[in-house]
Amino acid sequence: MSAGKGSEIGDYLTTHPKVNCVSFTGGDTGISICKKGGMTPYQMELGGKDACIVCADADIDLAAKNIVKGGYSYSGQRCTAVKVVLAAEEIADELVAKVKKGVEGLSVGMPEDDAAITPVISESSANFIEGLVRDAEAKNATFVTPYKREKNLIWPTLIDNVTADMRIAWEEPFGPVMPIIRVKKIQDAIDHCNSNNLALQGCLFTKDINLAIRLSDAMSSGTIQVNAAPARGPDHFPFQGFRDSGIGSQGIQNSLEMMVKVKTTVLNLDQPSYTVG
Ligand SMILES: NC(=O)C1=CN([C@@H]2O[C@H](COP(=O)(O)OP(=O)(O)OC[C@H]3O[C@@H](n4cnc5c(N)ncnc54)[C@H](OP(=O)(O)O)[C@@H]3O)[C@@H](O)[C@H]2O)C=CC1
Ligand SMILES: O=C(O)[C@H](O)COP(=O)(O)O
Repeated sequence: MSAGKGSEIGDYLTTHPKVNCVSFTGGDTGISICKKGGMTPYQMELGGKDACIVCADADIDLAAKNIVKGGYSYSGQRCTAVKVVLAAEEIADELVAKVKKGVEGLSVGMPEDDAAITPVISESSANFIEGLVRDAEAKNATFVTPYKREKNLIWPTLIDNVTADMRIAWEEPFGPVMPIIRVKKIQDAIDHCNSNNLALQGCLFTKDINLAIRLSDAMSSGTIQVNAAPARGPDHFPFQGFRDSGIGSQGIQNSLEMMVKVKTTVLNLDQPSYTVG
């Protein structure tokens, strides 16, 4: 065990010739670790812009409940948090109204007061989140709940009519701020999801099982939940991100396999042990 700040001892450890494998959980730091390293095997569990697609036939109450819980629990600071909602135009008004009601019911305060929304991890994180919010504001997004901040405490913010030119459509806030993009066609939602370099998890809401399977196949992300928010799941589930969201797969079996080097010895006897030919 070596203790110390990752930014100070990390490079030494991850490039050390005696280190046989590197398993890392975090954000873009993981990408720079891979770039600095050599032939060491990597398991990378990195950032996510986990998309939630809500189809026109979805159970809107269920979708809204999962967006609120999936997006705002731990103040949005989960790699698997819902980080962008792609809502079919036909149901968007109803969905936004229901999510708004849920968001307005979240208590805001300190962890010791058991508040649902608590300060984000650092001032720099709060500043980054504010940058995404101000960019959306400048580009005329609709603030369904107002943005409010006191030091690192950010009130749960719901932003509608987000468009592809806004940073928050693509970047991971890692805070209690949810963008909603309205889509004319479900294919637009798939295209948005698959155009992001982050592809950890995603979810979709529909009552049509055939559509669910088609869409989950089409969404290029490590895990897709149907009719529930994204989640890592129990430890025996495989857990992996595509593109910049990761390398390899975690989970009990997958992690063990990744950390074991396969070595083969072939015994060549002086006489064949069975008749050949
Ligand atoms: N896919 C997954 O399983 C998960 C991914 N995440 C993602 O993590 C991100 C949020 O976490 P955040 O802490 O900001 O991520 P960072 O990538 O900024 O930091 C993660 C860790 O890396 C350490 N670190 C910094 N430099 C190095 C280095 N050169 N070598 C090795 N380690 C280093 C840091 O240590 P120190 O601070 O001490 O310098 C920190 O503990 C989000 O993108 C989130 O989605 C979060 C949870 C799970
Ligand atoms: O802990 C983790 O690796 C991730 O944050 C995912 O966990 P969760 O989906 O159970 O929050």
